[in-house]
Amino acid sequence: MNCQSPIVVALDYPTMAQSLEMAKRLDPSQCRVKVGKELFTTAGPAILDELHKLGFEIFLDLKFHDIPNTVANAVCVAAKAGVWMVNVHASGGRRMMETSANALQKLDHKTLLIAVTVLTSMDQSDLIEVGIDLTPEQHVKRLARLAQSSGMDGVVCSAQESSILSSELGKDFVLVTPGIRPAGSDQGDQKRIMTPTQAMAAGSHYLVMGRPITQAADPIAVLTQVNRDLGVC
Ligand SMILES: O=c1ccn([C@@H]2O[C@H](COP(=O)(O)O)[C@@H](O)[C@H]2O)c(=O)[nH]1
Repeated sequence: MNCQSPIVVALDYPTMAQSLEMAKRLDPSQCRVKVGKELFTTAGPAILDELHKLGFEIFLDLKFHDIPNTVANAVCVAAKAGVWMVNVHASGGRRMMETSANALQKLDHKTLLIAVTVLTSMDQSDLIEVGIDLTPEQHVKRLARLAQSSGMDGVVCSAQESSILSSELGKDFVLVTPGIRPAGSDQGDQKRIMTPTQAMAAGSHYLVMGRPITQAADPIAVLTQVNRDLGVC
């Protein structure tokens, strides 16, 4: 299913049953879905088959971060499972990203490989605590340049950095932005946020939305409204 919407719904649930209950209410022509650490840890690779059977394109958000050989092999397993997108941590370095990109190229699968820059839950004080004396924007730019020159298709960043990355790295470099909060919704643990409309205007390609949809009284109404506001679907 080729979805016109930029929305990727984060299926962050503690059981396969709960995630499938939500997935069955969603329409694969109106959003993609994301399988992250919580769901994958409880459900395993079987969840990918179930979501594929429902017609969804899947972002497998496991943020691999390990030695080059281990990450490259994990990325290839994900690609062979048919996921639409998979990610690694850019801070794993050039060799880790290049080895993964090269391994993926040898496969027939057209999986997008992207790198996480600075988690959207982090602000400058969090960076200082882990020894990085840069603003989030400076560190995101540094990691995104490294990711691009290491063969990544794009990065995960906050929408607050989309505009600068889009002009510096080009419009084809895929920008996937979590930390999306419709006006008035709870920020939760996210620090660098933007509304869906602001994020698209800033140059984001895909908007990851979890709790504002999944914890809403009427998740489908929220998704439908966001798609309407964005002029898609
Ligand atoms: O920098 C990052 C990278 C990944 N995420 C993931 O996106 C969703 C966001 O969920 P919300 O409920 O909309 O906050 C979640 O699965 C994270 O693991 C991120 O938030 N930031």
